Formats: sequence, structure tokens, C-alpha cells
Amino acid sequence: MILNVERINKSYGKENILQNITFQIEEPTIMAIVGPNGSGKTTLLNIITNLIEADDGEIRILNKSHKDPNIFREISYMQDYSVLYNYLTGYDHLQFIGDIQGISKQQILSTAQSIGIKSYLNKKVGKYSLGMNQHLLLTMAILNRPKLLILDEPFNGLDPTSAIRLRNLLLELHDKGTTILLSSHNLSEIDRITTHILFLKDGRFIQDDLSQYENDCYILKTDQLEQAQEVLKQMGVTFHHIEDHQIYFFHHHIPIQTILFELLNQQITIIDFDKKIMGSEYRYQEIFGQKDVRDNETG
Ligand SMILES: Nc1ncnc2c1ncn2[C@@H]1O[C@H](COP(=O)(O)OP(=O)(O)OP(=O)(O)O)[C@@H](O)[C@H]1O
Repeated sequence: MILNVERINKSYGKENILQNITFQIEEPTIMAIVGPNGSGKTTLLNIITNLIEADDGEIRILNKSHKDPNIFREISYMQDYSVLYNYLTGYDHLQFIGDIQGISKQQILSTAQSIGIKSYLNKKVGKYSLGMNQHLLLTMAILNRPKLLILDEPFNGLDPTSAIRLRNLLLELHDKGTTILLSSHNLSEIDRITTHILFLKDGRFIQDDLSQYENDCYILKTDQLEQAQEVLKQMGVTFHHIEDHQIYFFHHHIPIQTILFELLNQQITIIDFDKKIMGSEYRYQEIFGQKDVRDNETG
């Protein structure tokens, strides 16, 4: 077991931030925690990494208590740039970690090279851009070649080129066997690196199967909504939702040509027809509002 989080509760005053949070990571994977501002993502990551105390519950990392001080040889936590010191250089930060963890200068430099920050290692961090900060933080986090890498909002403030680089770095680390747990608002990046997403709402996780959101979703626009729905239902399609004279549905087994042919055969006017992949952004809107969504129903 890489990570086992059991029944974590956390309140600040009367505010319940986390309620009965339970989840496991059993094998190397990339897992994302997603939720609106203030939903408790950082609080949860801080609890997992033992920076703050939960009110109750239990956490084990790599079969050890998360309070075991030796755990930081095997895991890393990339926080935001507030942990950096403006008057120190990038190299100073890396050396500090290297000294604590017994990491050689050669390993520091080769890690810096792999992230592409070697050219500005000797510059003071106060002169770094946001992207440079993020890359330094990532270099600091992977210096000890962690088995579990935890990142809080790693895509924050990155321009598209830096975001692509970070994405590729995370995928590379994952390919080499590192388990990654990250929080992020950047759902398009999340969709590119994982389908394992835990949505945090009102202090609880909404765990669901996102595989349907990776499938093509078809969008039929018609002014004969009820009749079209009936035809599709007869054919056994799975509805996603209906919005603005458009029926969103997945077809799964039946060729789309057959569905279209049947709609025309039944004299349904097709004003428009399109397809798209819904992705986690759509699921986010379903959970946190903005979309009027009907329950999926299988015909
Ligand atoms: N030390 C604290 N004392 C009191 N309340 C706190 C403390 N730390 C966090 N909170 C509250 O806990 C809630 C969750 O905060 P947290 O930073 O974990 O959210 P988040 O999901 O990471 O938000 P964001 O996406 O904006 O970073 C917020 O309402 C916040 O005000």
C-alpha cells in the first residue's frame, strides 16, 4: 500500500473542513484532488504530510505511520512558492535539502539539469519568475527520488510552455514508478495526465467512475426533443443530459450511422449534430454547479 488515508476529520472552530476522508493508493498512479477554492485540498495534503494535525483518523504511507520522521526520505511535498527564501539562490535551496538528506552535489546538479533550471541556479530566488519558482520547487521535491510525490497546485501560474514541460516531467516520473498525488484547478492538464480524480465537495470526496467522460459524447440538436429522446431510448443509448434543445448521449455499442438513420427514418429533424469528449471539466460543473444535469438513464 502506497498511501492509506482513513476517516480523516478536520475542523477549524465550527467549520468542518474535512469529513471522514478515506482513500487509498495501492499501486503507482497519478491521482488528482480537485475542488473549488477553500474546499480543503491544501489542508488535506498538509495533514497527509504531517504539517498539520487531523482531529482524528489515521494515515499510513508506504506501510509506515505518516508521523515517522524517516518517511521524508521516501516521499516529497511540493508546496507553493511561499516556502522559498528570496535572498537565497536556487542552489542554496537544493543544497539545504541535499545536506539534510545526504544527497551529493552531482545528484543535485543532474536533477537541476533534468528539470532545466541549471542556468539560473545561482540567481537569487527573489529575481525568479513564477514559472522559475515552480521548477525550483519541483527540483527540490524530486531531489530525493521519492516513491510518493505530493504536489499542491503545481500548474499554478505556469504559461502553456511551462505547463507542458511540467506535465511531461510528471508523466516521466510516473513512468519511472513514482506515485503522484496532486491538487489542481487546471482540469485540462489533469485530463491529460490522469483519470483518477477525487472531487472534494463540502468536506467529502465524491468518488466516481470518470471513464464515461473519456468517451465521445454525441450532441443532437433538434426541435423534437421528446420524440428524439423516445427513438434514442428505444435504441438503448445512454443519455448524459439535455440542455438548450440538445440531447447529449453516449452510444457505446450501436454504430452512430445506425442511430442517425433511425432518427431520420422516424422523421426527426436534425438541426445539428456534433461530438466531443466531456472530460473532468464537465464533471466538475455537474458537481459544483452551473449545469442543469439530469441523472444518467439507460434506456
Ligand atoms: N489555519 C487555519 N485556521 C482557520 N481556518 C483555516 C486555516 N487554514 C485553512 N483554513 C480554512 O480551511 C478551508 C480550506 O482551506 P484550504 O487552504 O485547505 O483550501 P484549498 O482547497 O486548498 O483552497 P485553494 O484552492 O484556494 O488553495 C478554508 O475555508 C480556509 O479558510
